[in-house]
Amino acid sequence: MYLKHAAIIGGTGYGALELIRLLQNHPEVTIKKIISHSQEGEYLENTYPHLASFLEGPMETFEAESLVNDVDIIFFATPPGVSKNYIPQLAGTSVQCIDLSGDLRLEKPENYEKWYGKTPAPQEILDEAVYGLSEIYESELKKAKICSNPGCYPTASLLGLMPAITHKLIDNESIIIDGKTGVSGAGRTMSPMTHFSETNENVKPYKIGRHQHIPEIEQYLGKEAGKPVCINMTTHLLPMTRGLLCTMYGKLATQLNTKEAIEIYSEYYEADPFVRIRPEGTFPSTKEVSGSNFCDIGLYADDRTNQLVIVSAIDNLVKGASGQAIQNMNIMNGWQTDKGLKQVPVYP
Ligand SMILES: NC(=O)C1=CN([C@@H]2O[C@H](COP(=O)(O)OP(=O)(O)OC[C@H]3O[C@@H](n4cnc5c(N)ncnc54)[C@H](OP(=O)(O)O)[C@@H]3O)[C@@H](O)[C@H]2O)C=CC1
Ligand SMILES: CC(=O)N[C@@H](CCC(=O)OP(=O)(O)O)C(=O)O
Repeated sequence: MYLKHAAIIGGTGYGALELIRLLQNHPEVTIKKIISHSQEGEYLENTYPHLASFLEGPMETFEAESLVNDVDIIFFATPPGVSKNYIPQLAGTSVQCIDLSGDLRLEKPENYEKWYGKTPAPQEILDEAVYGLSEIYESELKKAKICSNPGCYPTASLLGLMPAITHKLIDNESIIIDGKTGVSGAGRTMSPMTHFSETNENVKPYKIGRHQHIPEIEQYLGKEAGKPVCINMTTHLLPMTRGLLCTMYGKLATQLNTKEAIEIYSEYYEADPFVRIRPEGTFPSTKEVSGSNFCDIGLYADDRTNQLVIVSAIDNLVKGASGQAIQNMNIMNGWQTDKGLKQVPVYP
């Protein structure tokens, strides 16, 4: 059987590591090239001994022509500001590109400039890229050649809020997102923010009012609502390696109890194997999705405060990044959405 060939750019980063781990179980794809801008010519197992025996050959440097000749799919697991320069070099070829960074997520170039502080990607690439929130944009993704994989907070938040927006359950002007994540969300590069002694036994708010995921969430909620949506989002760093949890609040716009909310959400995600709606009275935690591609959602309609409370949990590196990237690859290639992704969460 012909296996599709994949390349991963950003070889020594956490997103790449997770792609390598997950693709070992994929029956249709083999990893042909790992590209590293800092360790070209080195074997990945020298940095990550746990990968010894899983990969052949050393890491290489990015070269568009040889990638086009040798691979079918390229995953960009690079920091913002990189893929927007590389993807245009692959234009007009048959290679599928899946970008894990924020370079192609914002439709308006001025928004990227404002929130990322960088020059935006060429307009034609922005126009061609399809947003890879797999459950919501599956039909568009089936035809996509460039996929812009969502951010981790947007994945948890949008999956949690979309049914409420679609069914007009909450007032769009009242949305508050309280987000929490572990340190692997910041990538492998060391920084004072993720330093052990400053993270351990500590909970820290960060990027209040200036998080780059705010415009991404607003863009897609606005599309669904048919008018601009403005959210309040706070993000917190927790002393854990993996996991992301958003607790979201919206003022109820209709008479609704918890049981009814759960019914609406369960029906909305009926065909989606990775979104699990919790039964009444139970709420997800990060450990219950760790290492898996699940997004678990719990709901509570508070008749005392007239608020809908939505709790959404993912593994930031899996459903929040590499797992969803593979799910998007499956959709783009006409494979079953959960192919190679049926990992049971690692618990405890
Ligand atoms: N970590 C997470 O939970 C999530 C991450 N993302 C996004 O996915 C992308 C990858 O994240 P993550 O793997 O965590 O980040 P890391 O910082 O761990 O890895 C990124 C890798 O990209 C490569 N790189 C760095 N600078 C450059 C450059 N100038 N040119 C080319 N390559 C470069 C490096 O690998 P090498 O030197 O080997 O090339 C680096 O290790 C980022 O855009 C991130 O924002 C999205 C959702 C969740
Ligand atoms: C802890 C931490 O710093 N998390 C990162 C996660 C964002 C991310 O992974 O990047 P993208 O914008 O490409 O999605 C943050 O909050 O910015």
